[in-house]
This record gives sequence, structure tokens and C-alpha cells, in this order.
Amino acid sequence: MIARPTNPMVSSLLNEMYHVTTAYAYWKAGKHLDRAVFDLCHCKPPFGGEFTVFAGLEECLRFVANFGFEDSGIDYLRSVMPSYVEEEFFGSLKELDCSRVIIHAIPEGTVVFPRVPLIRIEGPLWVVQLLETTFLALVNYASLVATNAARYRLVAGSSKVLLEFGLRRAQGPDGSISASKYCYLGGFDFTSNLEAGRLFGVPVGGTHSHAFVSSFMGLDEIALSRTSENTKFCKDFGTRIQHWLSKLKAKFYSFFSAVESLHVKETNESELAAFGSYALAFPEGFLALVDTYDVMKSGVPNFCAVALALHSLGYKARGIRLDSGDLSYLSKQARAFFRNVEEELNISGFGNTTIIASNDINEDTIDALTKQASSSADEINGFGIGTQLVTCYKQPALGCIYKLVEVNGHSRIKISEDVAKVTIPCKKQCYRLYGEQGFALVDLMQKDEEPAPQVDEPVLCRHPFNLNKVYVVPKRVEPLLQCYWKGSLGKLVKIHQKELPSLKETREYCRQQLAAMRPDHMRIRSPTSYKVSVSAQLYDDFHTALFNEGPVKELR
Ligand SMILES: Nc1ncnc2c1ncn2[C@@H]1O[C@H](COP(=O)(O)OP(=O)(O)OP(=O)(O)O)[C@@H](O)[C@H]1O
Ligand SMILES: O=P(O)(O)OC[C@H]1O[C@H](OP(=O)(O)OP(=O)(O)O)[C@H](O)[C@@H]1O
Ligand SMILES: O=C(O)c1cccnc1
Ligand SMILES: [Mg+2]
Repeated sequence: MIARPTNPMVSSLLNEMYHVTTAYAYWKAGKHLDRAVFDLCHCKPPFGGEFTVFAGLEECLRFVANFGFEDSGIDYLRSVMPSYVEEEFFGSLKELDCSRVIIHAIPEGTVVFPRVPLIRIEGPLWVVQLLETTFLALVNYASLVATNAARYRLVAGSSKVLLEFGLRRAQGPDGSISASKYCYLGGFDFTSNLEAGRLFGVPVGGTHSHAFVSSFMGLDEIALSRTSENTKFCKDFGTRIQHWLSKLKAKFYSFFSAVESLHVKETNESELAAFGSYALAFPEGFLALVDTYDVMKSGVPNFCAVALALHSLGYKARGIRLDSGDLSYLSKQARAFFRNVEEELNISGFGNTTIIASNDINEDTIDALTKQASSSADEINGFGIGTQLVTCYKQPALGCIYKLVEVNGHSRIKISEDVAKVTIPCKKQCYRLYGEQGFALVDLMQKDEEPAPQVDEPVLCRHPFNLNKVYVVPKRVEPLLQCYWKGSLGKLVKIHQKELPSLKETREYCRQQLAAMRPDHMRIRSPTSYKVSVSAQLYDDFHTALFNEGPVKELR
């Protein structure tokens, strides 16, 4: 038995009225058991890029496996449908499940391109129609935010630590849980969201708040810290940090005369007390938020004093977080200070103390900060990112669609004035064809019954809408759609039955996918377009359907 969807609100009633009324109309027309095939796909990648990371599949499968209307749901539907709706319909709804549904999908975490079906859903028309909105709700945001995270990762590079801090700014509790899960999938390292950590095993992490710093009023408060009996800490930790601050002051002019005039004597004592107390609470993970009063005149020297006191007791401080101001300038100043401390006081490794930057960061800020880094080294080691990441500020929605492509073996089409929105009919299989250099060359859609392309044999790939065509000789052929659900089995099909991959495995798979694509397709700005093609046979069927179903206009 597959677990229920993570969010208990994901039920058969998390649907839209028009699907239930449509289901009734199918039922009245005697069409409800027609064998239908729907494709879930997107037409345009988000954020002006070329790719999307597909996410949300596992939640769709959980939904399918547990699909059905409870009595209370049926009672509610009866109350909102017209009174003449036949009682027998509600009786039939009660019996509905996904035991005659078959689902093929591209594995979660795959880098995907427009028009290629991400999920192919076949089954009785009314059942698969009722899945539409919930599937879209489960895939759209998941894929959007996973793609956003993947783009942030691409600009940041693999060495930076990326922390997701979005809970307070996300679109509600479910938005935040989904954001934390799918940002991790897309390449983030940690979340601050404990519930996401508990539910999905996303590593949790974080620093501390400004309030902790400003809650302190003087150095004497350090003496009030609880000391446990086995702690190595001296009761006089306050004296120790003051000693180290004096030492820094004595060295200060030689450190900074060349960089900037800095007045260590002005460091804020209550901030020093806060840092000291935090270090007593977390001697092994001490990371201080240094911008409450003044980063270079107070926060950084105070941090160093506490870090050196910790060092003298055998501990290693972790670092600082910068949360305002010019993050490039300040991180360079802080890095220079750390290096000077290392050299002057002979503290090996102190120059590499971690610097985390936060404050309304997005992919452009990361890009700018990376470019502004001095050529010798990157000053910033990681980013804490909330609002712009989880709200997908740059593009707040992904437009995945769910369209009927076949009924009882007949291809179906939806025509639109906007050519990008015309659906490609027929039950399809899709292949990714790789070239000699190991990169993917093209995604090819074919009719399901066509034989798969063969390695080293030329395959004619046609542009779906125009006369462009190309022969591709693949070195590797990867079928994209795999069977995940065969309803009659009542469980995931054999290949996936053991278990779906863990979130961590999906994240690693996604990382490999991103690394394996040609870098110019992955560029965040002005990427090269990636080819998505159709076979000659699918092209013919598509254009015949377009010709047959499209109205003939009359011009006068
Ligand atoms: N060197 C930089 N290059 C590009 N963007 C930067 C750089 N330094 C900071 N930023 C960005 O500039 C913006 C600064 O915003 P803002 O002026 O509101 O910050 P602040 O006043 O320093 O902080 P706060 O209001 O939180 O105290 C932030 O979005 C930040 O991520
Ligand atoms: O900036 P974001 O990308 O959303 O990242 C999360 C932010 O949340 C916290 O502060 P908050 O914004 O609540 O308050 P502050 O900016 O006034 O410190 C934190 O200090 C970050 O700045
Ligand atoms: O851990 C942090 O520093 C944090 C977490 C959430 C939001 N802002 C900061
Ligand atoms: Mg803020």
C-alpha cells in the first residue's frame, strides 16, 4: 500500500466543480467508461530559461493509490449539485478508484523540456478527468520551485552551501513544506523548516536571529549563563573574550591601516555578550549574525574575540552571517580580517572561517556576488535564501496543462490561436537521444506503437510545427516515460514496486541530470534552445488532426 499524500488536504474533493459536473455529463452521455489518454506537460520553461526540473510525481502516485470519494465527500457533492442529478451517479462515484488507470511518467528530478508529456494517464474517461486538477496542483509548484532552486544552484556553483529560509514568507504552510522539500530536490543543502526535516529527512540548519543579539544589554549577562558540570568552559568566559578583544585591539592598527580605519574600541559590548553566550550554548557550532550594530566596527571583531576564546579552549568557531549592506564589500572586509587574524595570531585555518550571506537574495544577486568576488578566492561560502526562492518571485506559476490526446484509440486535439498551446495528439512514448559527446541532442515524441529508435541508426526528427527536420544518429537512446502505476495491481508496478527513490536519491539524480546537459542549454540567461521533435508518423497524425479539426475561415 502506498502512503497517503503528505498533505491530508489532498483528497478527491481537492478538485474543481467543473470536473465533477463534467463527470456527471460523461456519465449521462454514457461516455464515462471510454478509454481515455491524457498528457500532463508544460508549454514554456519558467524564469526565461530553457529547462524545467520535473517534480511532484510521488505525491501524484500517492494520490492515485488512495483515490476515492468518502461518504462525507459524496454528501457534500450532493448538496452543491443541482437537485435533479441522479442518485445513481453518486452511488457510482462512491465506487470509483484508480484500479483501471495506468500511469507512465518521466522519473521525478529529470530535466525536462516543453511539450514532452511528464505524466501520461490512461483509464476510464471520467476517472482520469477527475485527476486533472489535483495532478496539476501537485506538479506545477513542485516543478517550479525545484527549477528555481536548481537555477540558484547553477549560478552559485557546487561549492557553496545553500540554505532555504523561506518558511515565514512562503504561500502558506503547505507552500512552505513543498518549498523546503523541492528546493532540496533542486540542489539546496539545508532548510530551516523543521517539519520538512521531520517529514522528508531534509537536513535542517540555521544560524540565529537579530533578536538574540539585541536582547543582551551588557557583558555582565555572560556570567549568568548556565554552565554544565562537564563543560570545559571556564566560569570566566567573559574575561577570556575580553582578553582576546584587547589582543585584537592591540593588533588592530597593523591589521587594518591599509584597508580602512576601524575603531575596535567601539565594539558593542552587549553584542559581545550575546556572542559569548551563544558560544557557551553552542561551543561547537558557533556562527554569529554580525550585522546588528555594525559589521566591521563591531560584529566581526566581536565574533573574532569569541572565536579566539573558543579556540583557546580547543573549539573551532564556524563563522558569521551577513544580513544587510553591501554583501560583496562586507564579505571581502570580513575575509581580510580573518586572514589577518590567522597570520598575526598564527591561528591555522582562521582565514577560511565561513561567511554566509542573506537578505533578499535571488539568482541575480548570487550571480552578481560571484562575479564581484576577488579573483583569488570567493569570500562568501554560502547563502541563506527565503522570500525570492520560495515565492518564485521571478515567475510565480508554471503553466503545466493536462490535455486529452486519445479516446478509444482515436487521437484527439485541442486547437488554439496560440500555436504554443496546440496539444500534440496520440498516445505517445518519448525518447531522449544522446550524441557522441555524451550530451542529450533531442527529445523525440513518437506514437506509442512505433518501434523505439536504435543506437547508431539515423532517426528522422521533425519540428512539431514547421518543416524543419533533422536526422539524428543516437549513441544512446533513453526512453523517458516509465510505467509507475498499473491500477489492476493495486500497487506500484513491478519495477517501481519495491520503493520509489528516496528524496535524497532523487536530489542526486537531479544533480546528475543537470550536470549531464549541454551547459549552454542550462544557462540562466539567453540559453540555447533544446530540440523537442516528433517522429514522421506522429507529425503526419498531428497535422492531419489539425487539418480535420481546425475550422476553415472565410475571408471577404
Ligand atoms: N554587492 C552586491 N551586489 C548585488 N546585490 C547586492 C549586493 N549586496 C547586497 N545586495 C542586495 O541588495 C539588496 C539590499 O537591500 P536593502 O537596501 O533593503 O538592504 P539593507 O538596507 O542593507 O538591509 P536591511 O534593510 O535588511 O537592513 C538586497 O537584496 C541584497 O541581497
Ligand atoms: O531575506 P530572505 O531571502 O527572505 O531570507 C530570510 C530572511 O529572513 C530573516 O530576516 P527577516 O527578513 O525576517 O527580517 P530582517 O530582514 O529585518 O532581518 C533573515 O535574517 C533573512 O534576512
Ligand atoms: O537560521 C537562520 O539564520 C534563519 C532562518 C530563517 C530565516 N532567517 C534566518
Ligand atoms: Mg529581510
